[in-house]
Amino acid sequence: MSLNNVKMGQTLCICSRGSMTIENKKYYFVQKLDEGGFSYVDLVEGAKDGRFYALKRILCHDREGHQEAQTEVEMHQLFSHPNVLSLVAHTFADRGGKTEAWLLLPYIRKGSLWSVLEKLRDKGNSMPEKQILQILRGICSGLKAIHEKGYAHRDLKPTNVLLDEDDRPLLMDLGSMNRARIEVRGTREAMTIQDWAAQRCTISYRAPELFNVESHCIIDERTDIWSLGCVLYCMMMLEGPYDMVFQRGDSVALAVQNPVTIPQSCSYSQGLQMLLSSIMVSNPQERPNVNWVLDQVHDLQSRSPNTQTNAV
Ligand SMILES: Nc1ncnc2c1ncn2[C@@H]1O[C@H](COP(=O)(O)OP(=O)(O)OP(=O)(O)O)[C@@H](O)[C@H]1O
Repeated sequence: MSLNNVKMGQTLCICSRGSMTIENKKYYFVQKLDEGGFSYVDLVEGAKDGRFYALKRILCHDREGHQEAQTEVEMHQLFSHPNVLSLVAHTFADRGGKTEAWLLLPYIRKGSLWSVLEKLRDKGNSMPEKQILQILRGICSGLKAIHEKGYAHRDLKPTNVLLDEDDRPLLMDLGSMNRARIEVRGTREAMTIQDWAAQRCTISYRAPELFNVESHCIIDERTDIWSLGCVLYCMMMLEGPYDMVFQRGDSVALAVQNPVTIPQSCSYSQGLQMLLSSIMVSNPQERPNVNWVLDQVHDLQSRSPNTQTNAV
């Protein structure tokens, strides 16, 4: 078995087929978990503690890719919050001349919110309102922590929310995060942001203001509130509001300019439907912030006291 020793700053990373060392601790490869747009995710086991972890390996093609992965690491390190996925350890490994950023994360067995919704859809079931409110509240708490530090997630979607066994949501994939307030001064800057959003913010969850960025404007954390609305819609209807628009090849940029349509058949309470409509407001200036949404969720939960649970 060939050993590949790489010294990266303070971290000695020893990689062999089937095992790896990150920050002086050894882990065994168990199986592949998933493949993201920018990364591979494997299930690994700690040699000493016997715990399972998810190892996210991000291929860094160039200096810029390396910097982006470094930023993702730093974003994780900024937060210690029950609704933001923590980073256990990390290293930059040399894999045959190419650098990979390795992010060791707690393994969340139940998987993403999307996988839970897919299962419900396949069985012809829906998500109870009580559960929707609980998950929504947790997502809002995570977003609040991010926004209060002056950042925005920018790629909130059901595949980027993990759910633990108690339905506690954990926001993950912090690779698109950046400063919440972006002042756009001129056409060139507007185009740069628009191009960046096209690459980093998933189209069917992307806020209207990121499709056609105005030459002089302020983009802020309320792009996440739009995506939050799309996530809420997805929990209610088991598909994102613009998933079909995108799949049909129609313009999502155009569709997001119109008020979201809630199907007549929707059986959730008027309160929840009104909350959805007041979150998904095309004009960012008229869109609420996360504190307002949290208040509304608390309100809806307190109207039916059984909806309160401890896991947020
Ligand atoms: N900690 C974890 N526990 C369990 N599964 C995980 C974990 N982290 C990631 N995954 C799985 O791996 C998938 C990809 O992870 P992630 O979104 O971080 O990668 P990505 O390359 O940034 O993806 P994309 O940009 O396509 O959203 C997730 O959708 C999830 O299914």
